Amino acid sequence: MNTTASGRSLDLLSPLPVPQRSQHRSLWDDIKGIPGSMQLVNIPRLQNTWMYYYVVDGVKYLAAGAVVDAVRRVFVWLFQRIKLRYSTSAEFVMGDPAYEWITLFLTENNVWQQSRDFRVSSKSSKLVYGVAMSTNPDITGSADYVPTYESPQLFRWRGYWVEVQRYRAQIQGTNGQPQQTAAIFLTVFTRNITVLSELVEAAHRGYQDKIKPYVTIFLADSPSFGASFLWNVKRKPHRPLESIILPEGTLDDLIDDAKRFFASESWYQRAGIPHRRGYLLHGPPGTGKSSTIHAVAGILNLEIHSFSLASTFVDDGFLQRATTTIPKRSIVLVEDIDCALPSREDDDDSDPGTPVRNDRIPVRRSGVTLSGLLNMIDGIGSEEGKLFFATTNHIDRLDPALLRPGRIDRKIRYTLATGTQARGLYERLFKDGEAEAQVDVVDVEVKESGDLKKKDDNSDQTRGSANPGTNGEDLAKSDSFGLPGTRDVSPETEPGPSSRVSDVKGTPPTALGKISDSQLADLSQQFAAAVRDYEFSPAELQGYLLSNKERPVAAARDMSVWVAQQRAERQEKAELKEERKERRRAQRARMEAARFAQQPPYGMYSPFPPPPSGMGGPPPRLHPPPISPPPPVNDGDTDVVAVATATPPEASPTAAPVSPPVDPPPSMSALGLDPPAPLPSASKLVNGLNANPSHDDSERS
Ligand SMILES: Nc1ncnc2c1ncn2[C@@H]1O[C@H](COP(=O)(O)OP(=O)(O)OP(=O)(O)O)[C@@H](O)[C@H]1O
Repeated sequence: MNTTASGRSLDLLSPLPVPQRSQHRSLWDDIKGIPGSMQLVNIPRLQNTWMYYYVVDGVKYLAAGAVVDAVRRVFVWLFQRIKLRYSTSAEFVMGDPAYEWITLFLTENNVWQQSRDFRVSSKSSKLVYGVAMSTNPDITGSADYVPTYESPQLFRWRGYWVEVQRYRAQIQGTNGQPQQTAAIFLTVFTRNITVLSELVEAAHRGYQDKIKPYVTIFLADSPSFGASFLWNVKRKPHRPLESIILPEGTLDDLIDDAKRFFASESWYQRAGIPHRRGYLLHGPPGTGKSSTIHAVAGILNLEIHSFSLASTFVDDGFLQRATTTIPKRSIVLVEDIDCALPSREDDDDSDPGTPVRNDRIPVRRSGVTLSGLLNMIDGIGSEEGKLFFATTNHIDRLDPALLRPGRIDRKIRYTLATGTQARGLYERLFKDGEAEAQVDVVDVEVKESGDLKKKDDNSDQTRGSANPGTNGEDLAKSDSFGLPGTRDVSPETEPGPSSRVSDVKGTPPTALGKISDSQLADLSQQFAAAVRDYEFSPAELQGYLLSNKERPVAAARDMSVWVAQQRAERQEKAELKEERKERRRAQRARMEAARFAQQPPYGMYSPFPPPPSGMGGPPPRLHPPPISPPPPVNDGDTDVVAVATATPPEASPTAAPVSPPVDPPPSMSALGLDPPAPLPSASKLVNGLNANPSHDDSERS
């Protein structure tokens, strides 16, 4: 028997009735009042308290949890060991070509059917491996449904279990912006490690079969991060070779050359020469350079990895990282390679005699340097059977170092269209086409239509006059399809800067049906005769033909009108350009004069140090004091070169008077001074000093 502090006795041995909640407080009060009461409390005495049950249950749960957790850990540990031992796994990082193979492989193997999570994007030229969610094309026609595999999926492949899971991550790009990236993890449950490589090879083969009708283009058009590289993948249908109209043999030569290159890999190895080949396609815009590269890629089944050096984030490091990720047997394409070099655009308008201004720093349009570009071409990443293609509109801007053999092995020149090319373009577009059933009204405005002479509806005469010096073929079959009275070209009826060239009067519907080969030949000849050689780019001719794609007869017939219109527009542009050049020249002259006036007077740039104080001051100023240069000419021409000088103050009664225009500096004799003796050249000075022993070192310094 024990006694509590309150004097109540505690019978620790006799069982207590199970206490009610209200009783609990008094019991606890009893216990806590005794110093060291926890030791005094007999555990059996608490057996019947409700706290006892809680404590016991808690301990039981704790123990059970610990056991379960231990078992789980053991299981995971075992599973990891087994997995490591009996499985092989691989990671495919987004942006790498292998990621595309595996994504397509998963789609083709219907792995997505087990997963229910998709990423939906509107259909575009971007390469995605969406799945057909419905057989109704109206439902899936406008969007791509790409399975995301966010949760692990198991599937069987050739009798092996394979687990797939995709992880997403956000990383910091080189430009500081967060970027989304992802990786797919594949685990094949087998000890045979060759199964994984077989799976990857099967994925690659499947990918190649699938994309055969397409050319895959990897574009480096977004900032990269770390050692990895993000390519934006697109695809384009193959460009048929015959759709590119170039001088005979150009394309065949190029393709033969590339094929021979791929066939001679061992020769390159034996000779110790890096296995790569460089081509430069140069010429005016719209002459077929990019189209050629796409056609070559399609024929040789190659992927294109393309850079645009004009992007601000592209620098030397970016190029290096990118080239190392390009797989073997691909095309490395650098479009507009002259962007990497300083632009001489500012000097384009200069007269040949215009002195080059020292302050005109060349404008670099890209973060890539010439040496960075050369390193990229020569680097390891560019070897291993890669075709290096570069295009430019300005071959004259390229450094000879870039063009040397080994970097650029072949240069192919593209020109504006010849008559033969114009015919080829016409025939390509209208072959097997239908001639229009009715000739439409020609309604074309020609400005400054001096090119055109008044003609009746004899269109071959019109052509002859509109295009003096054209291919010169007599095309008496202008209306070879029996279209009477379709032309009434009368530019002189409305003289002036803008005249309506022609109106068609009475256009009887004539059903012509399919164009025969001979008709096509006649029409194409008529079309080509309207243009001079090297006057328009194929892209321009194609643009005209496309706007008439349902009217082949009218397209051939009205070509001379279009040509006249283009010439008038060009003339107008040339005149505007000439005016602008004149303004620039005048402004430049004014700036030079202002600069000259600001220069220190003659004699200030003496090779000798100024004399010590007290031994005479600087020579007297012979020029008027420097004045503010004239403000830039604000003639609304945005191209005007900015003048980096202070703007003269507004004319106001309080403002300082504006300096008068600067005259050339007066000659010395005009000022009544003896002209100074010419300064000795530096070499003469040095020789003189050496020859004169009386000069000691301190003098020389
Ligand atoms: N020789 C050609 N034969 C057929 N089509 C051509 C030819 N040249 C240009 N085209 C057409 O003109 C368009 C532009 O061609 P492309 O992009 O290949 O020209 P480019 O020389 O690469 O121009 P840029 O220098 O501006 O990049 C394309 O649609 C192409 O079909």
